[in-house]
Amino acid sequence: MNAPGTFTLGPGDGSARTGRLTTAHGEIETPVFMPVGTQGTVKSLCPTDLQDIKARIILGNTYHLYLRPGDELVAKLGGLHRFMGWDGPILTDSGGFQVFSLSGLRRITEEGVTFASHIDGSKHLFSPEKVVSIQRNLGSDIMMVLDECVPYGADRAYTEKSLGLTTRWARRCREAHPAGDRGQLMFGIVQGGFFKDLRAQSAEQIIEVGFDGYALGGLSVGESRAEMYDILGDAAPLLPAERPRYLMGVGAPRDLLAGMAAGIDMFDCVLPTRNARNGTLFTFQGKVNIKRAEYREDDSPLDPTCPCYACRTFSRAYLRHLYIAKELLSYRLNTLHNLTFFSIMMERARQAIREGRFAAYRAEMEALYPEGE
Ligand SMILES: Nc1nc2cc3nc(NCCc4ccc(CCO)cc4)[nH]c3cc2c(=O)[nH]1
Ligand SMILES: [Zn+2]
Repeated sequence: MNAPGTFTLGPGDGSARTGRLTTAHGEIETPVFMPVGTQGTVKSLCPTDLQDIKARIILGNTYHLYLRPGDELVAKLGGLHRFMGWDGPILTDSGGFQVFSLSGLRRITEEGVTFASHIDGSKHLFSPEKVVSIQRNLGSDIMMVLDECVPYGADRAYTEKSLGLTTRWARRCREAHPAGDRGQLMFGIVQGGFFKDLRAQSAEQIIEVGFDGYALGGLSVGESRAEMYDILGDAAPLLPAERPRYLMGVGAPRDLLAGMAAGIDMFDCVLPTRNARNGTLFTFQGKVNIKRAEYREDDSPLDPTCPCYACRTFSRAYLRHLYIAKELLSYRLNTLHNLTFFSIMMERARQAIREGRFAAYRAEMEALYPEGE
């Protein structure tokens, strides 16, 4: 097997491309969607379920696992793969975004970001060195650097100042983890808000530090689709073509398609798993809100074209019953289905790119999922 970090490009179609990324826990076909497993579990699923639905790589969160159960404990028990029983690739986000979206009392200094735990209010400091140490303890296959996800609407002065700090933090993360040490990869994160020249400046600085892959941060933070696509189209091509490109926190089906068209290789979003738990299901005939009364006596499968256990075994009436009755099985069946949908959508996208028909595939999927998530 190739060394971790090896990224081999396959056939492309316009700016869309296919590839294969080698990690210490296996190879990943790209473009890929990463299910979110924030606290060391993709909510309601067992690792065997993830294997069954052909999930290849999952996402964990430094912020959450540091606060609970603690990265030192996870390290003592053999690392996150052994702790959660998942032997496939794991990418961990660095905590920057979670600190800003979850914790109270945040202060940013050159040293790092101090915050109060959303669990018990205790005070903590995330420095670049600290978040690297946590991710090394967890044993992540892909570690993300500590960055500041600039809030939507930040002005140019703030955005420019912040990207400078993000670059200095990226450099300190790089220095804290020798390239490829213990097979653990590290991705840099480009910021710059919604200013194209600042995006270019951030990209140039992060690339100069040098990483195994590059992420676009600071998007999917409340902006309109048009704003995200405008920055995406401009910034994605600035990232090295020979390394994986990761669009953080994205997204809905039409956003994944737009990201692939712009040359993005990796995606993560809580949408399929969170929507599963509120009964919003993605099918190849469009979206289904399973709680609707119209499904009360519907004996047909959720999606007759879907190979997942929920669609093979149960009716929409039963899935609706479970949801209305707030039965725990509702979470598991709906999550199995939504992640199967995202997995199949990405597999078909890879095939369409290989066969030079990505534009047609994108149009077909967009017709199913018009504007809005
Ligand atoms: N380190 C780092 N991590 C990030 C994670 C992100 N995640 C997002 N967006 C997720 C937004 C999001 C939140 C919830 C839902 C479900 C709605 O039902 C969908 C999208 N943007 C993000 C930006 C960054 C970033 O700059 N840096
Ligand atoms: Zn299904």
